Amino acid sequence: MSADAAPTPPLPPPGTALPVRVQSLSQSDLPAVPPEFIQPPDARPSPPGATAAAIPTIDLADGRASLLSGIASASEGWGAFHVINHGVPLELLDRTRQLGLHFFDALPTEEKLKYACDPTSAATEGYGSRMLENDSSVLDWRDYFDHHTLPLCRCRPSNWPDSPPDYRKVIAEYSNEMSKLASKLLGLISESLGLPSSCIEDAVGEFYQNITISYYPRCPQPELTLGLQSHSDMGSITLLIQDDVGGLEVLKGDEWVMVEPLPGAIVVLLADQTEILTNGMYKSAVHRAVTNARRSRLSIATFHDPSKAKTISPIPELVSTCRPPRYREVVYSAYVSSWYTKGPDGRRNIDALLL
Ligand SMILES: O=C(O)CCC(=O)C(=O)O
Ligand SMILES: [Fe+2]
Repeated sequence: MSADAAPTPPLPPPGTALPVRVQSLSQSDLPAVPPEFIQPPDARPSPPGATAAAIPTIDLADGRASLLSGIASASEGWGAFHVINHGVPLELLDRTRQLGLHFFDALPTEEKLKYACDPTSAATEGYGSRMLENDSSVLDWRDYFDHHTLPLCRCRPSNWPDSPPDYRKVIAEYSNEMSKLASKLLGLISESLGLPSSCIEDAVGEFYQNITISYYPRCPQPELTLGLQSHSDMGSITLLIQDDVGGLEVLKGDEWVMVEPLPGAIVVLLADQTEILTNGMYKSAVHRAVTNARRSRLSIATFHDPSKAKTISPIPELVSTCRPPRYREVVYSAYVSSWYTKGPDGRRNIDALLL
């Protein structure tokens, strides 16, 4: 049994903001999930084994021509791919996962709640469970710890756990490696469109980077719930690692495809601002996380977003008379606030900008 076996707090009525966490519910061995977590029938996970499809794998050690054509076809067809030979030390990936697991599995609830994020405002740093301000949405079967890491002026390691003693140092190192890889990938993505390599990164500007460790406790009724509801990420590019449990799914056409864990690989998810910048040539990946009854699951998503003041619109080189602009220009802060107040609501947020 883990150290985190405190008595289960009751679930608060919708609309109140008590620091309940899904892990405490899971540990109370409920026979059924509380109604707040039950998805409507059309949003529930599909029965396992429905498809043999898999997201593409991009090998950064490949020759330039095949690398660029692989990135182009993965970004057009999926908006998601595994990347291997990425240059990030595998020990760093493992250590970061271990630290996440230590926080969720080894620290007592009272210790974790010292880092609770502010439940009354969206996207604050720390330990939380509820993603949206919109209390009427079905709850995700997930707890998380969000770190604000870049730019350095918003990075406050004193808000992060201080145990194990290397926690803050490892997160800082991980942030640095992810930011380097995100730049490299945005460069390759630009080149794969025939653009100068700095083109997308220049349009995104300085990265606003968040690292979110998600913990999906064992769930008594995985067929009725989602660990994380269907959504696409808001920023430019997300780099995600997971453990060996599996649960991330990407939407391909109208089919959910499981992203089977690939040891040492990093999952790349193109996000909404990249779809806008590429004028829809490359897709932002719609994805979700499913849960299971046997094992808890951990994933670490590193988001790279524009600054709130940045205006995003299709890159002029990708607009022509035969390819008119598909999206309205948007100030990133407006995009973010509409996401947090409305939520994905079963459709892509980006569709609101379609011309
Ligand atoms: O846990 C996962 O695999 C997905 C996480 C995710 O999509 C997110 O945090 O935005
Ligand atoms: Fe996501």
